[in-house]
Amino acid sequence: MTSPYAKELEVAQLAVQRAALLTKRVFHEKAKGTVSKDDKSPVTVGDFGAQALIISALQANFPADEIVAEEESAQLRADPSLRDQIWEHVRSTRLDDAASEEAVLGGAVKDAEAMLDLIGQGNSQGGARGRIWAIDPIDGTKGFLRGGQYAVCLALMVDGDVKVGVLGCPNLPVNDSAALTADIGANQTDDEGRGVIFSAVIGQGATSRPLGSGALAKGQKISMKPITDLSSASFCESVEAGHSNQSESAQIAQKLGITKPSVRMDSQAKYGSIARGAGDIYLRLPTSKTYQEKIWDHAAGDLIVREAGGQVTDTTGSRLDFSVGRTLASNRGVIAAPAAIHSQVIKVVQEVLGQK
Ligand SMILES: Nc1ncnc2c1ncn2[C@@H]1O[C@H](COP(=O)(O)O)[C@@H](O)[C@H]1OP(=O)(O)O
Ligand SMILES: [Mg+2]
Ligand SMILES: [Mg+2]
Ligand SMILES: [Mg+2]
Repeated sequence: MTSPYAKELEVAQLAVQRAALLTKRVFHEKAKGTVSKDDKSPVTVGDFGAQALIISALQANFPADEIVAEEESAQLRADPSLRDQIWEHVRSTRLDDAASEEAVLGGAVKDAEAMLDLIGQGNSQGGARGRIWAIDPIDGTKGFLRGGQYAVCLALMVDGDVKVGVLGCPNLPVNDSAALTADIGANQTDDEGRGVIFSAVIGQGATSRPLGSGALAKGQKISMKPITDLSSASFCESVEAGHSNQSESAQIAQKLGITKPSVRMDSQAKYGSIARGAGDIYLRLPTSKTYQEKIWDHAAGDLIVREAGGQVTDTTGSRLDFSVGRTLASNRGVIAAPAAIHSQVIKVVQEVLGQK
């Protein structure tokens, strides 16, 4: 008997691998076709192109499933030159493994118009019922533009619960035991020895494997590092001070007895890094009373960390609730840590946030 979600996992991994090939090409281009969205955040040819390729693969395999994706197609319909730049990448990005390209991912997108339609298919409102995929085609677009970390993220939720999660991290070291250092978030590239896919299926553990461009390598099990002594622990957080409160995180770390400075890196690469024991704790502390975290920014990472032996909650200690729409409207911030110390971390988080 094949294991549950085997087909979903295979499609998700290959779809993420192919989308990452596209983002890697754009990463090395000087002009990345960057435009500003209504909320002032950046989006590039890479984000749109990766979203089109992933949705194409999902629709070829699971036509009845809903999709919640970050990007919209409206802006592109009004900008033919940007559309053509994206189409050039979507048209020409193929897996090296031609058999998987056709038989698993369903082959090429027909034309630029079909590509725009695909990008627009990620408009589900989410919710607690049925099969819903969450896509962040480039998470950490600011890191992507700066030359830091970024991730191609895909997760399947069934009735509001994350069942499959895949993160493609082109700029992280392949080696799971490469410890997190402060420079990991800066000046990174996808040279030799870099690029990893993290995956998890509910109840089946978490794995990592080289991202590569050929047939998928066999995965190896990953697990969080057991911590006995918090003074030797490390924690990671966003590079962007506007995404996570970095002075509160420093106070929390100090109270926990953590002596190392935080490792700042963009994207869900943080979840993958602690899941494989390269770091220990991920703190994401709200910077505004109104910002609601998006489900595509957390779904894959949440499952990968939990399947690796971690616990993921918000700052109040509640599990992340992916069943309430496109955002995590019932949660505030994110705290991810090995299960054995998670409650100790939450206690200190509440002491520090409670002082405000
Ligand atoms: N005020 C905010 N608080 C937390 N996260 C934010 C905020 N504004 C944007 N983000 C999101 O944080 C994610 C990146 O996280 P990190 O800093 O850890 O790499 C992006 O998906 C970004 O969304 P967006 O795509 O709208 O820019
Ligand atoms: Mg994101
Ligand atoms: Mg994004
Ligand atoms: Mg974005």
